[in-house]
Amino acid sequence: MTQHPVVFIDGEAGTTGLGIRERLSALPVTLHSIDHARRKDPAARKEAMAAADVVVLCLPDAASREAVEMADTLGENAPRILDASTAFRTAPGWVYGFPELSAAQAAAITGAPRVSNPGCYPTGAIALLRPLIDAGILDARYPVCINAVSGYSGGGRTMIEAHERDGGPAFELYGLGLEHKHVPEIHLHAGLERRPVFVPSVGHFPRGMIVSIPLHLDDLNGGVTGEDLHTALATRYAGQANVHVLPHDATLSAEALAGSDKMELRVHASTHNRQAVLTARLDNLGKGASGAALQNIALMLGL
Ligand SMILES: NC(=O)C1=CN([C@@H]2O[C@H](COP(=O)(O)OP(=O)(O)OC[C@H]3O[C@@H](n4cnc5c(N)ncnc54)[C@H](OP(=O)(O)O)[C@@H]3O)[C@@H](O)[C@H]2O)C=CC1
Ligand SMILES: CC(=O)N[C@@H](CCC(=O)OP(=O)(O)O)C(=O)O
Repeated sequence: MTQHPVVFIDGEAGTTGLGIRERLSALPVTLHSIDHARRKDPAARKEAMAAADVVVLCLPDAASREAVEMADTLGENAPRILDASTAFRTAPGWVYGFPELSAAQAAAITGAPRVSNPGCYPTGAIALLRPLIDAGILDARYPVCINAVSGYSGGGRTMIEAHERDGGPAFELYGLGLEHKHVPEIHLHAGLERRPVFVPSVGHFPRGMIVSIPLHLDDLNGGVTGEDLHTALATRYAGQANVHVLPHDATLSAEALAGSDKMELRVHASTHNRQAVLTARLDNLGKGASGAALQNIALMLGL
């Protein structure tokens, strides 16, 4: 009988963990689970790590850091790790798990012992910005502002319960201290030299996300048009199964991709006013979390 590679999800009962667990049935892997009552028991988790080829961490940041320390104590038997938290997304020695980031990224993920799964907002922002910076259209010093709205599942179990039990606010800006945990990740992996301004918000709908970035075309390099922006994105993502560059739309609903692992990118431009808005639409739990994790697990295991 063929032995399938073994995957252990630490935090399997959480929002992201459950999403990965559901999707794993699409891959030829064996899921190693621990009894729910022992899910926070260090001995049970260490034993499960030792038995796994890939451990997926779906934990809060501090618990992720502890889990990596625990895996390190296994020495030569330490499993490969995919971390879904924010803890290692800009850390040296970790490969950023966004396979569409550049031509070399999927191969880097395939060979990496430690991979960080991207954040939901950074997935949209980096997908829009990085190809334009790489192509020399957008200067890395451009003063980038990023607006975004997420479904409430982005806040994990606590926010889901607050919205489903108490009704939650219809729409709320947050992160107004301008210290959101995703900013360093966007700053680094988009290739920006200036720290971007990031204004996230959450709406009273379960899942879905739009990230939007306004641009003044006259401040870009060399008389750029909306069509040039579209072409640069379409060229970068040609042939990608999960990232699609589509024509502009007059309106965009944040929930349209709920339940999908795809992401849609658009350029909305006014030639007359020399302005553009770049948009990325995704499911925060799909391409923004568990869908991306599935892509990374498949790459890490060569499936
Ligand atoms: N929700 C989202 O849209 C996204 C989330 N992420 C990231 O994924 C990670 C998990 O988030 P999410 O799934 O939303 O959070 P949840 O709160 O839904 O789930 C976290 C899980 O981790 C468990 N847990 C907490 N501490 C420990 C510990 N010390 N040992 C073992 N298990 C523990 C929790 O158990 P219990 O509930 O019993 O305490 C829970 O099952 C976070 O780092 C988050 O930033 C990434 C992308 C998007
Ligand atoms: C609506 C909401 O609260 N969203 C979360 C982001 C989702 C998340 O936890 O992000 P990563 O794990 O991808 O970093 C937040 O802003 O903190």
